[in-house]
Amino acid sequence: MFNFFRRKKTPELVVESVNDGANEVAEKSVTDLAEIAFLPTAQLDVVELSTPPLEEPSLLNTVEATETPDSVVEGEAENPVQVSTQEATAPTESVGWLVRLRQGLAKTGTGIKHVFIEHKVDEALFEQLEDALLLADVGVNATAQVMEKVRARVKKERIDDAKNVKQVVKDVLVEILKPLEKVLDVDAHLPLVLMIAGVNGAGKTTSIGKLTHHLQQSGKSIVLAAGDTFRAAAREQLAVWGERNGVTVIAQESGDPAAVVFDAIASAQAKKTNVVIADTAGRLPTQLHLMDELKKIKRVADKSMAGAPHEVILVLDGSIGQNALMQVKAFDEAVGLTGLIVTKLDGSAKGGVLAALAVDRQIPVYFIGVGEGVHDLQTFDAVEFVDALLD
Ligand SMILES: Nc1nc2c(ncn2[C@@H]2O[C@H](COP(=O)(O)OP(=O)(O)OP(=O)(O)O)[C@@H](O)[C@H]2O)c(=O)[nH]1
Repeated sequence: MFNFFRRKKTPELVVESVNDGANEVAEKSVTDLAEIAFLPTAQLDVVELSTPPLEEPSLLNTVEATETPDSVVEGEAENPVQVSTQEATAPTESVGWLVRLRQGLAKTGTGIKHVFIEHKVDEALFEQLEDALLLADVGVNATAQVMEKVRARVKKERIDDAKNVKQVVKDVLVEILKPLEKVLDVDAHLPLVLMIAGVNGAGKTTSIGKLTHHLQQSGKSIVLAAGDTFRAAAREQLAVWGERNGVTVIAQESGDPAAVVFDAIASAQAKKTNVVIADTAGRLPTQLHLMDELKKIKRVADKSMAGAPHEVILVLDGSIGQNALMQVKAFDEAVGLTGLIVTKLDGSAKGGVLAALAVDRQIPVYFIGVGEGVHDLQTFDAVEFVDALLD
């Protein structure tokens, strides 16, 4: 982070500090800011923003986290935040997301597609189809549902060509997946507060970066809350995405993610920012104290703005197969999920798990991740998905 300070020409700096619940905005000089930044135990940090971020004079916002109403469950960071862009991986540009999705899902769909090659319509075909669906991680319940519907339609329509059965399978999968389609209503609140959760490495931070870009494309202003206060690298990673997109990232060095989120919401309210996206540390549903922490972040967000967070989104690694069901259930029961982002579908042999999710627990899939680049986030479209899977 300090590298940010040094690199930028900041003729005017605004330092915001929120202390003991009271918001204060004070103007400070570059020297003042440097002093704050280099304090060995400086409490809060930074971050950076403004569009465009680099060349133009920018407002550098430092937000000091507020004491939150409840004590923090986990984690006291020992070192000051050092948000640096140097070690973080630069996101790559994306080309042809549909191609990536097709390539990724080809691994999932190959087995299913093979069922329809030179095969007459008989019990053997249905058995092979059932096996292929299970291997593609469609899951037992969803597979049973697909098979029942396919059998019924094939019988009713007297289909005797395997190629036409494939179309029936596609139709049935679309029917099952369709309820997962939902558009994120960004204008529902000002600001709209999104809390992002998930297990370690699911793709939360990367998805936040992509989502920020996506929302900016439709003219929305965004503030990011670096609620992963456990891993310094996570803050740095978020700062890279913030810098790349030219948006504010509010971070804190200590272990109070709820305070960071609280302040990010307060800042967004003051500035009429459209969207707050709160990153959170990765956690396993079995780590109950960390799940409690997530609940606390949610409670504190509501104290900052009644009704927030308006969306609680689980980022789900699409390559983990049936484990996804367990994750969705556990996070949903703990914090009440309103949506999913399913990542890594560009390289997964287990994309069928979306059908399993649709049957098990119909939580909308707002977006799918099809790569590591900034453009590799797409709204979920059932027809597109099934085409990519089976064509
Ligand atoms: N291929 C591919 N890789 C992805 C996608 N989304 C994220 N990744 C990669 O997955 C890895 C983990 O992503 P992160 O965003 O750091 O995951 P995280 O959930 O924030 O991780 P923690 O902070 O450790 O909990 C990184 O290497 C990302 O580039 C995707 O849609 N496709």
